[in-house]
Amino acid sequence: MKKTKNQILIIFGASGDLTKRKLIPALFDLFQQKMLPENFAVLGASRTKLSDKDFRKRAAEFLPENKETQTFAEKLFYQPVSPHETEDFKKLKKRLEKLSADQKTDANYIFYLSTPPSVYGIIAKNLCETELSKSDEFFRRLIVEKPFGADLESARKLNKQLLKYFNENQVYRIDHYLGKESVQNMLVTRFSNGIFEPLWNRNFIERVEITSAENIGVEGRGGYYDESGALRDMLQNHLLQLAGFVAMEPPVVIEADAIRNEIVKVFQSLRPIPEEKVPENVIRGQYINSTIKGKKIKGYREEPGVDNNSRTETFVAMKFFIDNWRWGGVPFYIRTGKKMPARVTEIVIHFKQVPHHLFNNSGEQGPIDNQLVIRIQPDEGILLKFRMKTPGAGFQVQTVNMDFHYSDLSEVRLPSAYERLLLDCMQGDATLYSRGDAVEEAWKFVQPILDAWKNNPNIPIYGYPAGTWGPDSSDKLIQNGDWRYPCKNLSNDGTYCEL
Ligand SMILES: NC(=O)C1=CN([C@@H]2O[C@H](COP(=O)(O)OP(=O)(O)OC[C@H]3O[C@@H](n4cnc5c(N)ncnc54)[C@H](OP(=O)(O)O)[C@@H]3O)[C@@H](O)[C@H]2O)C=CC1
Ligand SMILES: O=C1O[C@H](COP(=O)(O)O)[C@@H](O)[C@H](O)[C@H]1O
Repeated sequence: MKKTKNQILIIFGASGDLTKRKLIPALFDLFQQKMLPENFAVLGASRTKLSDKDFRKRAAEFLPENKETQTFAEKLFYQPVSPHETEDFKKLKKRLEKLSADQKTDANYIFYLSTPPSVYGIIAKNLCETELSKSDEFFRRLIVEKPFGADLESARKLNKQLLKYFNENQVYRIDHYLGKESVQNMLVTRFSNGIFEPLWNRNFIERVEITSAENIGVEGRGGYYDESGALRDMLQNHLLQLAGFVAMEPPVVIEADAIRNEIVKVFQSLRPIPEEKVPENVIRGQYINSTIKGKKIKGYREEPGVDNNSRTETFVAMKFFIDNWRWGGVPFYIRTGKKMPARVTEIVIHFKQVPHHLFNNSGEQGPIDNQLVIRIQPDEGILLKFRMKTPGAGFQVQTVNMDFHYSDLSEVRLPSAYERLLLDCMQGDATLYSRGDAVEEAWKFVQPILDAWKNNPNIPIYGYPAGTWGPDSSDKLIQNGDWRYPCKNLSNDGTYCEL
C-alpha cells in the first residue's frame, strides 16, 4: 500500500454543492476506512463568510449522525477567500501555516478547484503569487474540476493559464468516470487475461457500443447544463475516456504517463468528422414532456434555468472510427442522454459472425451476436453472451449468459469514484486523471460537431419523450437499429424500464 503523507486539502468553492454532496462524503469514507494520513485537515475556501463551525455543520448534511462524524468534523476548517482578492490569499497563506503547525500536517497542500471554471485561472495565479504553488520541501498539487473548457480554444487557453503557475505534473484534471472501479477493471480484464487480448481487434470485433444513460434530468443545474449540453457534459470527457480504455494498446507499465500516453494515441487516431458529415454521424435530441406510469414528466424546456426555446441537446449518439492498426474499419457507437428509462453505463463488444453457419435452421434464428458486456454501473460486472446447444435431441441452439457481478465477491466494498481519485491525488498518483494533451485532443475531435451545430441551425434536434431511449433517428445510426437495450422490466408500452 502506498504511503499517504500528512497534508491539507484546500477546497475552493467549499460552500457549493459538489463539496457537500461528493467531496466531504468521499473524505469521510476514507476516514472511516483509515486511509487518510495520520495528520490531515480540510480547509474550505469560498467567498461566503462562514466560521469553522458553520462549515462543519454544512458538511455534516450528507453524513450519518454519529460519533465518527463528530471526530471527522474536527478536521474541517474554513477560511473566506475571494478569488480576485490578493489580500485574501495572503490571509489564506497565514492560515495554512498556522493550521499546518496546529494539526502537525506539514506544508503539503492539495488545492481543489470546485468553483465555476471562469475563476480557475485567477485562483492559480494568486496561489502562485503568494508562493503557495511551489515548494522545494513539500508537495503542491492542483485538482481541477470539470468542465475543462467549453471548446478547443478555451481548453487550450485554460491549460496555458494553469501551466503558467503550476507544472503539468502538479495538475490533476478530474474525470470521475476514471475513478469508477469497473473502468479500472477494464485494464485488468484486458491485460491480465490471456483470453481477451488476442480477440481484441478488427479481425474479431465487429463493432463497439458505449451507452451511458441517466434516468435523472438536469436536477437544478439547468443554468449550467443549458450552456453545456450532453456533448460537452458527458461525451467529450467521460465517454471518450471510456473509449480510450477500450481501444488503447497495452501500456508499458501501470503508471500514470505510460497509460496516459496510450490514451492520447487513441485520441490522436480518432477519425475527424468533418462539419458536413455531422448530420449523418451525430444525432442530437432533447427530452420532451411525457407521462410515465401515470405521472406527468416535465420536458427539458420546462426545467428551471433552461431557456423556453433551448436547442441544447440532452441526448447525443455518434458513430466514429479509430484509424489505427488495431481498429481499422471497426465502428464505435456512443450514446448518452438524460431522462432515459434507466441509469446504466455499459460497453458492449460485439464479436464477428462465425465464417459458416452450421446450425442456421436450428433453434434461434438470425445472426449470432456474441457480446462481451462490461457493466460500468449499476451492478458492476461482466457478461459474456454466447450460443450453446439446447439439451435434447438434434442441434437446437440458444444464447446463454456467463455473468459476473462484483456483488458476488464476498465482503467487497466498491469505493466511490471521488474517494478513489482523492486518495490517488493525496498519494501523488495521476494515472486516473486526464493529462492536458489528452483533454485537448478530445476537444479537437468534438470541435467540428460543435461548429456544425452552431453554423447550421437546420441540423435537427429531435424530441424524445422523457423515459425513452432517445430519438428514433438515433436507431438509424447503428447497423440495423441494433443498439443493445440494457433493460429488464419493460413497461407495457415497451418504453420505460427499471433495472
Ligand atoms: N455538483 C456536481 O454534481 C458537479 C459539479 N462539477 C463541477 O464542480 C464545480 C463546482 O460545482 P458545484 O459545487 O455544483 O457548484 P455550486 O454553484 O454549487 O458552487 C460553486 C462554488 O463556487 C463559488 N462561486 C460561485 N461563483 C463564484 C465566482 N464567480 N467566483 C468565485 N467563487 C464562486 C460558490 O461559493 P461562494 O459564492 O461562497 O464563493 C460556491 O461555493 C463546477 O466547476 C462544476 O462544473 C462537476 C461535476 C459534478
Ligand atoms: O459529470 C457528470 O456526470 C454525471 C453522471 O455521473 P454518474 O457517475 O452518475 O454516471 C451527470 O449527471 C452530470 O450531468 C455530469 O456533469
